[in-house]
Parts: sequence; structure tokens; C-alpha cells
Amino acid sequence: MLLRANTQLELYRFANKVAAFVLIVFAYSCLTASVGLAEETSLPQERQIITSEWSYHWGDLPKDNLNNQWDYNNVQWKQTSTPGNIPGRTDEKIVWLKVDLPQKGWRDPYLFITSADLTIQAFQNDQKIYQFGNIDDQGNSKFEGWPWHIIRLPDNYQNHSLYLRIYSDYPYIGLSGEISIGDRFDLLNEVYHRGIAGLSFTLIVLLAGVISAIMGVIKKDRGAAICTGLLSFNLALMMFAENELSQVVWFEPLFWRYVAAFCYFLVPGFLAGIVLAWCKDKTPKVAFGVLITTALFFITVATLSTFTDFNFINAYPYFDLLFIILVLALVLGCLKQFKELGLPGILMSFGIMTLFISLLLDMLSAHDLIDWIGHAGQWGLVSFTLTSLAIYLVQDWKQQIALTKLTEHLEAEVEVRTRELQSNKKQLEQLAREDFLTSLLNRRAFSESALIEVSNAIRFNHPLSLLLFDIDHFKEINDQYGHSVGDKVLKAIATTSKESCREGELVCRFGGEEFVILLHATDSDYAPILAERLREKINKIAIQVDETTVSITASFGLICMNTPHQFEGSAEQLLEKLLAAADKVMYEVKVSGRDAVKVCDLSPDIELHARVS
Ligand SMILES: Nc1nc2c(ncn2[C@@H]2O[C@H](COP(=O)(O)OP(=O)(O)OP(=O)(O)O)[C@@H](O)[C@H]2O)c(=O)[nH]1
Repeated sequence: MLLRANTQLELYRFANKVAAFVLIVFAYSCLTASVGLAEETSLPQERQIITSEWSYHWGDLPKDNLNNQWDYNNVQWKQTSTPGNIPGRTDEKIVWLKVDLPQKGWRDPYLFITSADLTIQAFQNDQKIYQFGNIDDQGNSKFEGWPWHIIRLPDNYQNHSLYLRIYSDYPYIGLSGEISIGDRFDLLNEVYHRGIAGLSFTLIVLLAGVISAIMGVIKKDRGAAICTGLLSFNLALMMFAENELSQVVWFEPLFWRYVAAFCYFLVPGFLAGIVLAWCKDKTPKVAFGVLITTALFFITVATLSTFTDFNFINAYPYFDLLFIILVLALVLGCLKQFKELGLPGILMSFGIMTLFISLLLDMLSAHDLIDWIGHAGQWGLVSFTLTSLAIYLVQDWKQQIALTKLTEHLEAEVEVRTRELQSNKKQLEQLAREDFLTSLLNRRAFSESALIEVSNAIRFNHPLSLLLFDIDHFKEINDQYGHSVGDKVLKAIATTSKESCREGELVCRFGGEEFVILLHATDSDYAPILAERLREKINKIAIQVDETTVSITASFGLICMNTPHQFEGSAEQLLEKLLAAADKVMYEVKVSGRDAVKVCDLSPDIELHARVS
């Protein structure tokens, strides 16, 4: 179990390292690439940014009664330096712009417009040369998205002014971003370069999302990782929808605008989700507030734009304001929790603030309040996703270290416990084999071990002797001096017996005051000497009870078998015969006066041959 957990831990750590490595390498290479691309795009191209004076006219131009064409001449045009922030708008939904385009001998001249608010028609002479969205004769139209426009110019465009008829029911009207003229290839080249640079940001954010999501799925309780992953997906989708190349992939500007808008509306919600996941124990109320407000705003805008005439782009200005309030509230409201989180908390606030500032700059430049800042929002998004992923990786890494320590501690603990258990088991096994009073082998253990000895003796024809002895008049000792003295006698005899035997010899307390010794590899010449020596030693045992010395004698029955391999029965049978014979002989000693050793040879045919007494 531990081994499996350890392997999983190793795998997970490995995945973490790979994720961090891939992320760093990918981020580095993408940023290097995008900086390279940015430098490349700033190189002078064969295109020219329009700096000419623009003229404007609020409301539709009159029409020439004869040919029903727009009458450009019988109106008063006013001058403006930019085609964006056109002054003097009341509640007009139509503005006409007039410009004289420069001439530089392009082979394939096109006009590039970064963005128009909202729908647009382009005319040269009486000819309509471009249209995005329908604007009817009464000057009505509807929002179709914010794509970039590339307009084919007629060959003789330099001889005539270009007129743009623009419709907007949005707070802004006109053209925004860069407007340039050049060969089609150069203009598109510029768009693709910018798009690819933007895509590299998107890919970083997406990769961060994938890694976070994978980690979140692996570690089932990783709410923060899942939220970071979802936010990254959301941001990546938003960045792609806003990327110049999205309309190359699929020319559905309105669809991409929906995607970008609704992804944007969800950002504070995901931020709040991350904060909630991070501050698991002390969930800040403000994060719940942000989450609920975001959800309510999202649902309201989605419902209104689906079921009423409300155009979701009109929610942008409100959301911009709401975004500032929500994110500031989130950061300020969670400062205490962030502080408690330590370094990750500081990084988290830094990440949110970076994102906030970059989106704020983006927002301000979108509202023409500051000059256009390229990729401001995207830098913030990338910085935030990478910061949160880094926090997550660092946090996770710390957890892994703690977990490893815990595992090591547990392993050490388990090892100690296993050793204790093994030693306890050994002790228990020993206790089960021992006589509790004398610590000699008990009868069961003796039978088991003796059986092995006997079968070895039969197999290798080693001589074998079995000595059975019983304390004489032990009952009297008990009766006269008490059981405790009797116990002392038993213990003294056990010690003496053990000391008289060789290492490995089986010495057993066979019954109450009865002992048995199996003398292996001991023949009938040597066994009687041992038995006699033991008898004498027992005689010398002196137990002191007050003034009196208790002396002991015992009666011995010794059976010797010099050629066990001649025995035709089993080891069990031989052991049984040896014990029965020893008992019989010992009984004879008891009868004949006690305190003596009687030796008998046991012949293979189980006949007893008394020898010495
Ligand atoms: N103190 C003590 N006495 C025990 C123990 N086990 C058995 N005995 C006693 O041993 C005595 C055995 O007595 P008997 O069988 O009559 O034998 P004996 O008195 O030794 O007489 P002989 O064997 O004929 O010499 C009994 O009184 C038992 O209570 C023990 O563990 N401790």
C-alpha cells in the first residue's frame, strides 16, 4: 500500500517537474518569438499610415434627385484630425467621413481599418466599394461585430476623395485604431504578424490552463488548480476571439464578439473562485459577493440580449465599471487572507493587480482615454495565469515535501512497530513452548522437538538416550514447607538439569515433579555417567527454609538405544516406546527404594534389557 502510494507520489512529482519545465521553456520561447515578431512588425513596410486631414458630416447626406446618388458637394464638411473621436455628436447614428488618400504607386492598393464603430459603407464617386453590415436608406443598421476591414481601392482612387458612411447606436462612432494604405500582401502580412504574436500569448495561457486542469483532475481536491485552469481556458478563448486571426479562421465577427464579451464578463467570477479555493478555511465574504454579482450580471445580459432588443455590447461600459469595482473589492477584501497565506498570498494579490491594471489600460485605450497600448491586456492575462500556476506549483511542491516527510516518518514508525510485533511474536512463541515456572520446555514443545531428534537418530543411526526422573516424596516437601518451597525446589532442579546438559539438549518439565531429558548422540556407555552425575548434583541441592535445610533426591529411569536405524516403526512410535520404557524403569527405581538411576538398553525389537541399577 505504502509502496503504491510512494510510486504515485514519485509519478506526481515527476509530472509537476515536467509541467514547470515545459511551462518555463514554452513561456520563454513564446515571449522571445513574440518580441521578435513585434520588432519585425515595427520594421518599415511598403504601407503607409493615413495621416491626412479627415472631414466629417453628422447625419446622412442628401441624395441627388436625378440619379438617386449621395450628394457629396452640397453639404458643409467640417475638419477633424482623427476619424475616431468626432466632435459635436448629439444623438446622431450616422456620420459621413471624407478623406483624400495618399498615392504611392501601389500595384494592388487596399485600405486597412483596424476597427469601426459599428457598421460601415465606403464610396468612391458614386460607386459603393465596400460594405460591412447593412445600412438602409433611412440610416438604420445593427451591430455585426468588430472585425478589421480591408477595402479594395479602385485604380484611380487618388483622383477622388473616399467617403465613408458609418452607423452606430453605440456611445462611440467612427474609426479606431490604425488606418493604413498599401499593397494587399503587406497589409495582410502586418495583420498575420500581429495575430501570431497574439496567438503566442493565447497559447501560453492555454497551456497554463491545460496543466492546471490536469493537475486539478489528478489531485481531486484541487479546487484552486481547477479554477485556475478554467480561468486560463476562459482567458485563452477570449484572447482568441479578439485576435485578428479569428476572423480569418471563421468570418463571423458577431459570434467572436459574443464569445469575447461573455468570456470577459466571467473573469471576476473565476478570480473569486480562485480566491475561494485558496482561502478554503477562511472564506472571505467579498469573494462570494463577487461570484454572485458576476453570475447575476452574466445571466442578466445573456437574458436581455436573447429575449429583448438589448444589444450586449451596450453592457461593456457598465461591465468595465463593474470590473474595476469587483476586482478592487476582491483584492482589498481579501488582503487579510492573502497576508495569512504568506508568499502565495502576496503573489496572488500581485497577479490579480497585474491583471487588473493591464485590463484597465486596455479598457482606457478602448475608450480613447489614453493612447493605444499594444497587448496591454494580453500581458496582464499571461502574467496572471503564469503567476497563479507558479503559486500552485510552489504550493504543491511544498505539500509534496511535507508529504514525503510524513511518508518517511510513517515508514519509520511502521518499521519500529513491525519489529516490536516480530519480537512480541517471538516472545509469545517462546512462552507457548516454555513451562511457566521453570522456563524449561513444556511437554508439547518437547514432543515436537524430540520427534525431530528421534527421526534424525533413526535416519543417521545416531545413538539415543532418554532420561526420565521424578522428585522423591515431593508431596511431603510441599506439605511440610509449603508450595512456595516446592516451587523453589522445582526451579533449582530445572537449573541443575539445564547446567548438566550440553547446548541444544532437550530438557523438559514433563509433569508436576517429573522431568525428561533427551540426550542426542549419546550411547549407553556415556548416558549412565551423565545420569549419575545429575543425580548426585540434585542430591547436593540445599534449599534453606528458616533454620532447616531441605534436601532432595530423585529417581531416574534411563533408556539407551545405540542403533536406532534398526527400529522398524516411525519416529512417533519410537519416542512413545522410549518414554513408556523410561517411565516403567523409573517406577521400578521408586519401588526399589528411590534415589537411584536404573539403565536399560532398548533393543530394536522393543525389548528392555536392564543393565545397571
Ligand atoms: N509446589 C508445587 N508442587 C507441585 C507442582 N506440581 C505438582 N506438585 C505436587 O507434586 C506432588 C506430587 O506428589 P506424588 O505424585 O504423590 O508424588 P511424591 O510425593 O513425589 O511421591 P513419589 O513420587 O512416590 O516419591 C503433589 O503434591 C503435587 O501437588 C508445582 O508446580 N509446584
